[in-house]
Amino acid sequence: MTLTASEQPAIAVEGLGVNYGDVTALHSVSFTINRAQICGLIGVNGSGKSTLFKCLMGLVTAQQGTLSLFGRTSTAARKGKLVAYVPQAEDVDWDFPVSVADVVMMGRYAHMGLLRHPSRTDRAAVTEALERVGLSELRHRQIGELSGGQKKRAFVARGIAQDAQLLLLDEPFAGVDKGSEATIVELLRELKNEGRTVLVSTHDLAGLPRLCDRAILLHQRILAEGTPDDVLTHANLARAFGPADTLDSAVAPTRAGA
Ligand SMILES: Nc1ncnc2c1ncn2[C@@H]1O[C@H](COP(=O)(O)OP(=O)(O)OP(=O)(O)O)[C@@H](O)[C@H]1O
Repeated sequence: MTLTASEQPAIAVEGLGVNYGDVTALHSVSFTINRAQICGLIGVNGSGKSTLFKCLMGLVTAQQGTLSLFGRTSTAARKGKLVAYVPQAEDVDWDFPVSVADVVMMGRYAHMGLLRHPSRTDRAAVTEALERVGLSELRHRQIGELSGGQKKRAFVARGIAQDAQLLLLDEPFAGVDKGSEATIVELLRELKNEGRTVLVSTHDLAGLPRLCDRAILLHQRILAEGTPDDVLTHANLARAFGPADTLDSAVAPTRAGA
């Protein structure tokens, strides 16, 4: 059966394999994420989460397998403004001399002509996105002068301004205080309710059921996927993270039954 464009899943990955020289980062990874879902991506450091995001963005080329975003290649999805990426903080040059509003305006570039002259619509989209993440008052600050949580919110605002249908967020809660975390969680829920799809990597296992409809547990290959309750079992987490007694502080007991 052939799916129409509007029926295509937000993400479809089949048999994805990535090696960096001798290091296998991803092996035979297959999954599908339907539209209007929030999916959490979890795994130990080095399990391949960032590599997966970079593949989805077309920044790293997989040696094996296929992927599509809304039935298109990642390049076509990027050109079509369908996908926005919030990278890990370490992957950003915070000394770059741009203001918070400039960073958010970058989300509008794909909507502009060659000269990149912002229209009234572009400026309105930036103002609205800054309001939604609570950064209106800091719009003229140099991006590097924001706190960790504020920087994350600025990048989420860039994705909102872009009007992307799919947001890929690599550890948006790392180094973020509870207030900023709550703001981001609330925002992601709103985006989902608008029909957008979110793939978010996180080390906050206890917060996963509150945030996500689905979860994927990665360790080069997929160890488990399903609802957060299906995935966050002691047996699965022990396979991914180590012995069960190291997990009790990370996962609420009610979530770690099996
Ligand atoms: N550019 C690179 N060159 C060589 N090896 C790399 C490169 N990028 C990542 N790796 C290796 O690939 C594996 C997966 O790394 P990746 O950054 O995707 O993991 P991760 O799950 O995002 O980790 P973290 O939770 O620490 O961010 C690791 O073994 C890492 O050392």
